[in-house]
Amino acid sequence: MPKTLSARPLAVLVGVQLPDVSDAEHAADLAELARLVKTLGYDAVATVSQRREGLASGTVLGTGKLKELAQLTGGSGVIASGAQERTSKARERWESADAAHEEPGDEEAAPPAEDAPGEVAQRPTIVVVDHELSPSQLRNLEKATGAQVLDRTGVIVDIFHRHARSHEARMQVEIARLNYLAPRLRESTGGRERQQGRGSGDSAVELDRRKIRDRLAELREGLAAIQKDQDQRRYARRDQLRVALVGYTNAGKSSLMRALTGSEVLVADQLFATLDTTVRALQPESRPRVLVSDTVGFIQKLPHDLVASFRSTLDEALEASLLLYVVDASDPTWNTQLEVTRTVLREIGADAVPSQLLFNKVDRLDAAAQEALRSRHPEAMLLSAHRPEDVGLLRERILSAFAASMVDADLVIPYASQSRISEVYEHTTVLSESFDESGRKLRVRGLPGAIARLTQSFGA
Ligand SMILES: Nc1nc2c(ncn2[C@@H]2O[C@H](COP(=O)(O)OP(=O)(O)OP(=O)(O)O)[C@@H](O)[C@H]2O)c(=O)[nH]1
Ligand SMILES: [Mg+2]
Repeated sequence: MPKTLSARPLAVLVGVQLPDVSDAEHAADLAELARLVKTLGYDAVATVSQRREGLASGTVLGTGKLKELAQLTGGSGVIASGAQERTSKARERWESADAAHEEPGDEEAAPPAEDAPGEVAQRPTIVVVDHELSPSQLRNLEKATGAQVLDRTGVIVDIFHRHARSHEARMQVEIARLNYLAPRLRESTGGRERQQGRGSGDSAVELDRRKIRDRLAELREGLAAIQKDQDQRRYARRDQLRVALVGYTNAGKSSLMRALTGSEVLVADQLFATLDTTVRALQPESRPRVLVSDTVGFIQKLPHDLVASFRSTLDEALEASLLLYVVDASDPTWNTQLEVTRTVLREIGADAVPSQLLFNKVDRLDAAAQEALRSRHPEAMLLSAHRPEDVGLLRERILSAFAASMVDADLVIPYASQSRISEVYEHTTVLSESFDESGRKLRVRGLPGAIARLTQSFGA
């Protein structure tokens, strides 16, 4: 990490507004990038934004904007190797029209560099681009700005890397990270890591790539072993009542998990605080018992590798009999966030699971805003994870959703099997009981699968 004077390194955000992206969407994307960067421990002090028709150019930004960016970071503004981007007359006109469009106030933060007397100015040392960059774009931008350049995917991968706690999550993140780094390593032979004197030439790159391949194979093997273990645990839970909290990152899933189950899962005002799935019983415990899962949050433009490596987390959602879609109703972009959640769940085939929409954080909304939500989404529940009475209502809603899918049945527990009677109580509600010579006769209510398994297990 680059050395800076303040405890928190400074970063410049870079965004390109494509023709199909509205001003509001573009602003929201950049605001989200600022939060991601903050979660990573940097302060975003300036934004350089440009309207362009595409992201294909060698430096992402046009020549003028690149100079502007380089002024902020103290770089040359040009790609030294002479691979400077050619600019057509038409594009120049488009770019200057763009500059006029953005003024005033396009750059939110102070221009950095007018040195106060007696002070050393602190320049941003990191440039964060809100799009996935090709390895050569990354290299070109580093040359022109003299700063470290990260793209959106790199930021998310780094956050995951820092927040992963369990053995499994750490392995998943390392796989995603190596997959992200490998192609960049391949194409950046002339880049940063080579210049820093770690040897040179293709043989070194080859060696690094082989090491990465070996490590990836090792990780996949380790992960497969853990997942086999988990599959068994999941199998044991197969006919229990399961609900999963799903939704955009920071929506309040873990807060609801805590409130519903009395567990101590991590709650934090950060993006991607949770990377591990936690499963706990609903409290006060119901009969049959209901298991609640907290899951990793979603985000726009979630890198595909990351989605794939968190597959097992998402499988948790697939197996639930009820999905609670948690939405931060106090976020102006909640609509887009809900759309992202729906899209990811559709992609993994979880859109067929019955669901309940939850508008969380309504304690931050005034009465009018709450009324507007209610009339627009009569099927949704409005609540605050911080209000116990709301959480109590949610618990009831969960229990009544399950009640609808339960059936009544008779079970006979032979006297020889009395010691296992607790299994029945765990998986069903016992409505009545009587005794005769064959054993204890129970009238129970539960999920069809659970009743079938109990019937078989007690040999009725
Ligand atoms: N005002 C208010 N704040 C809330 C509410 N629910 C959660 N929060 C806050 O929102 C922030 C995020 O909450 P979390 O429960 O960690 O969110 P999450 O969905 O688990 O987020 P990730 O794990 O990062 O995906 C925390 O600062 C919470 O205290 C609520 O109902 N009202
Ligand atoms: Mg969480």
